[in-house]
Amino acid sequence: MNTQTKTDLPHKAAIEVAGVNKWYGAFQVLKGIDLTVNKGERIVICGPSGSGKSTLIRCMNRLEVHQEGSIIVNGIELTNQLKRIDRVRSDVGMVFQHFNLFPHLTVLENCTVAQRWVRKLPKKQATEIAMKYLERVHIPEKADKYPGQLSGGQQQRVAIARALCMNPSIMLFDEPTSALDPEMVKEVLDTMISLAADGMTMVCVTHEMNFAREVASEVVFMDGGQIIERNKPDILFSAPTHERTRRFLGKLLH
Ligand SMILES: Nc1ncnc2c1ncn2[C@@H]1O[C@H](COP(=O)(O)OP(=O)(O)OP(=O)(O)O)[C@@H](O)[C@H]1O
Repeated sequence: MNTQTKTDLPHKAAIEVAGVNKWYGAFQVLKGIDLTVNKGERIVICGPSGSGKSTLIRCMNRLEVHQEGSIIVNGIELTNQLKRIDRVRSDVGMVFQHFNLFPHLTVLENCTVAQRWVRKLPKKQATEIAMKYLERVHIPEKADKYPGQLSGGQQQRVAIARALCMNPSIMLFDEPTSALDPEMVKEVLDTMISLAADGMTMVCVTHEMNFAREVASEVVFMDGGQIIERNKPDILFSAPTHERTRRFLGKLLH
């Protein structure tokens, strides 16, 4: 039985979220979310603490499970019946606020472990790919170090390299700079900017509004589990439609 629901049309959309509701117990965290992310788009999600941004992005690779509505990633619907969630996950790289590197593995091993176990690549090939992406994030010389020997910014760049090693077509970023000291934020944002320049489809939860201005094709504002508005950054920042967006951006931009 084919347990993967495919859309009939060739999908221009990388991610299609439609009518998604989610509850934590009695608390409804996502309320009727509709969000389409087309291939090559870079969506920045912003909004107040607790508005459901992380939950939404985590639903996009099924780290969290939605209860109603549908989420389709590259034509595959995320459901309980989906047997090969690892296939979806390897196509959707995720970078977290707190890096989530394996502390007992070297940088190189962090970048090869999933390639070997999920992609089943031989060690030599996995190592070549890992070194290519460590060069891409400008830290090949750290390959034999352990995460604890690196700065926060370097660890986050390893996390990005590790995700890229799986050859994802989509990258999800959940507040990738908010655990970093200010002087390290730029090196991580520069890496993300260079990925965007290469045409990577990206969904980023971040409060870095300069990044949003420079990189986002569209900015989504969430509040109270809902998408309040979505627009191109210059329009959303200069002329938000909703009072709630105005209030939030007013605090953030001034
Ligand atoms: N596992 C969980 N169980 C119960 N409630 C949760 C859980 N995870 C998140 N929540 C609640 O859901 C709401 C939304 O959380 P979420 O982390 O998605 O918000 P956010 O917009 O990303 O916030 P922040 O910017 O502070 O990270 C919050 O009220 C949070 O306390």
